[in-house]
Amino acid sequence: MTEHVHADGGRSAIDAVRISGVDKVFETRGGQVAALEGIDLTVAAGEFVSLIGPSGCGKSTLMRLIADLDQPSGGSVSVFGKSAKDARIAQDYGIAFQQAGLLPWRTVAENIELPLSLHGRGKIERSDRVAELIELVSLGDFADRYPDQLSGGMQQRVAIARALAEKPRLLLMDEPFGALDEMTRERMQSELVRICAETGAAVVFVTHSIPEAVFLSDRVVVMSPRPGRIQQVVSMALADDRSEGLREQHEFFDMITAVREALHDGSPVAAVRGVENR
Ligand SMILES: Nc1ncnc2c1ncn2[C@@H]1O[C@H](COP(=O)(O)OP(=O)(O)OP(=O)(O)O)[C@@H](O)[C@H]1O
Repeated sequence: MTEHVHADGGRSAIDAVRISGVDKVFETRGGQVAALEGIDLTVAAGEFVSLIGPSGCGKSTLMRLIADLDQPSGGSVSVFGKSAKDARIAQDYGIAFQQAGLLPWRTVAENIELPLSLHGRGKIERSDRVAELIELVSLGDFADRYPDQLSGGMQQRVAIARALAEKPRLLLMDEPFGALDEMTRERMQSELVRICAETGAAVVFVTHSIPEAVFLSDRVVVMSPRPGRIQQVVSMALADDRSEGLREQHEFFDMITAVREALHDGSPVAAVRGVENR
């Protein structure tokens, strides 16, 4: 079992995610599609890592492999030292993916409550936690509504609250804020920073937004066009305190430039398809 030594006095913890030599080839009617090639990536406990890269470079595929929703063609994936399958069965992480994936016959409150019920939490604990989470995602007036009565962005907020319900040690988030308006998006980013600081959760986060990746991450993993490979890993030389003021500071813009240049393999050129500069 691999251990990661932390800066905090040498305390070690099991890595949240370990991806070694992972390839993924899809068999399609038109032949083979090489989606990922030779991916090596370790996410330490408590670390926030974003994946960014052009459309189709395999970001979602990599997330699906970590979540055991698909299997690699080669290499291995482990989550907290377990196989991806065992970690899924043990529900070691919370998931918030692009499609909110809510159960249409359950209300907002009942959707958020689901992981708590599955883990056998008591009734009072469940209702307290659901109330807290609904407040967190500002859906207080919508607790008894059904998903089809909500906007896409509101559905996404329900999915995020559900992912956070059990205060997981790991969150897998695939463009969770993509459907939100800019103000809500920035507020949710700050909430996520706060939640991670409070719970010590590790996060693997897919985004198309460079500033979002920079604001949230300890490291940004820049992927190359298909077949997806890791082109560069950029460590965010920023203060741990990710308060709103950071968005105005020159270090923030320096990091945005560093990630943008990594996407262009060192040359400061125009936009990459599928990556936003905002
Ligand atoms: N089930 C599948 N069958 C065949 N090909 C697939 C399958 N899933 C993904 N692919 C292909 O694998 C490649 C990577 O897809 P993936 O969705 O992981 O990219 P992505 O980086 O998340 O893209 P985007 O940024 O547009 O969401 C693409 O070429 C896609 O067409």
